[in-house]
Amino acid sequence: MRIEGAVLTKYVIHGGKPLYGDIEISGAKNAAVAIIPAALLVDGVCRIENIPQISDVTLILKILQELGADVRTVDRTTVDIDCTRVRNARVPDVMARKIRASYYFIGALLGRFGAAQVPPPGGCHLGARPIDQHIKGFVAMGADVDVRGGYINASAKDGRLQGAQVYLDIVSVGATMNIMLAAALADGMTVIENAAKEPHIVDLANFLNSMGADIMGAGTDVIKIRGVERLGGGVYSIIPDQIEAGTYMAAVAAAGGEVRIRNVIPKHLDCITAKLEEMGVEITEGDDSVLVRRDPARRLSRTNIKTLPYPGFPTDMQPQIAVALCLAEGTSVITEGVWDSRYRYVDEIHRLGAQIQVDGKVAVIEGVDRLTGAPVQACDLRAGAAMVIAGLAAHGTTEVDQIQYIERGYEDIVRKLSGLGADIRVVVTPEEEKAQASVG
Ligand SMILES: CC(=O)N[C@H]1[C@@H](OP(=O)(O)OP(=O)(O)OC[C@H]2O[C@@H](n3ccc(=O)[nH]c3=O)[C@H](O)[C@@H]2O)O[C@H](CO)[C@@H](O)[C@@H]1O
Ligand SMILES: C=C(OP(=O)(O)O)C(=O)O
Repeated sequence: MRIEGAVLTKYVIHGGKPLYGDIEISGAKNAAVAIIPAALLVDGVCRIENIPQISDVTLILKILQELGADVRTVDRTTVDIDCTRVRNARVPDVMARKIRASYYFIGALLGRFGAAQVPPPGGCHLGARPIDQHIKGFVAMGADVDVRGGYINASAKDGRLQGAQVYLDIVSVGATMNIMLAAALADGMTVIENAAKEPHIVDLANFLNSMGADIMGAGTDVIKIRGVERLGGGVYSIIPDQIEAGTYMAAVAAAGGEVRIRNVIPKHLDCITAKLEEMGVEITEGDDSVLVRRDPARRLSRTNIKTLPYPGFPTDMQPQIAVALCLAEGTSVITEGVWDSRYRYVDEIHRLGAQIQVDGKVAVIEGVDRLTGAPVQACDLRAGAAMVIAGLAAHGTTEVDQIQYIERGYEDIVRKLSGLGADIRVVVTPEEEKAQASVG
């Protein structure tokens, strides 16, 4: 939502009410932010459907336009992208720094032009976020890569990358997808070993294959990409967002109620479903929906969770499930297996009366009977979603500040939750009021 002459400030939630109804899941953020830059590799028009309306996607589309792409909105969730006339391989600094996924422009531009200049990416602060494995892949394919003047400069020695064998030292989503992008038009076969297997990796491979690429094995830990001479245009629909769906499942677990979550691929949710069932949440799978039930009169059961690469429990669901566990009976232990520092939200959740002790990558949660509303901040995207869930479950009023983080990855979260009977609204502070407050 954008309001002329005003600033979006916070969500105000009057919580403690169970959620009932149906909710529709949008396209996957982490697939969309790779598939949109992948359009650079395509000679012709790509029609991309099921695009989520979130700020990371708006930014990725803006970067593409800055590079010279023709981007036309077909309807709310569909765009036509034509990159045929793009000649520029330098991504603007201020835009790229705001998001993680700007790193996909390195692979896509290298694949298209044999050269790329991209600032180091931004994204959520989760501890160190190096991109050495991406660079290792590009170098194996014959690129020179250096960092000068705040830019990552990459160029293929003879103007075109060569297929190569790349063993990833660590399972990395971004490196797997970036190397796939670089390899789609390379000369010869690239093999990625120890590849990540997330649903968005398969989605990117499916997108590229539907445009004429030759990629096998996506979704396993060995991906083979035989470079082709050209990719042509086509139509592709992005998969539903596994993490958005999981977030609403966790919201029902925490607040109670009965919600049908539509437009999902239930298989992608197995890792989340299994844990919620251990906690006493009832989940019934349909073809493209899940029905989530939690009796508000019964407490959740405790469990232990370790986040891992797919098909393990997703790190991007860790803060949201932690909030549900704050209300479970007994002691739960969470081990963060992907990021060094993904517990920055814990200080905020303490304000609502949660009891969590963090030691390095381990959080020990003593379940409490109830949370009580308080003012909190979203310190990153999923931490922000966790604060919303906490506000829905807590008795009283919770104000969630810094909601721009949440809007990076959740389309219309206020409207979607209101549709389930939640009392949540956006409070807007007009510019004049802000100015007066600061003078006072
Ligand atoms: C835009 C996007 O899709 N973001 C997701 C992506 O981030 P991102 O692609 O940044 O995450 P990675 O899978 O690459 O990172 C996994 C681990 O590998 C390490 N690593 C990664 C790359 C590298 O070159 N060197 C290295 O050491 C990281 O520090 C981290 O500990 O996957 C993460 C793990 O599922 C998710 O939390 C993010 O939501
Ligand atoms: C960490 C996330 O995103 P990003 O990598 O874009 O910061 C996320 O989606 O939870």
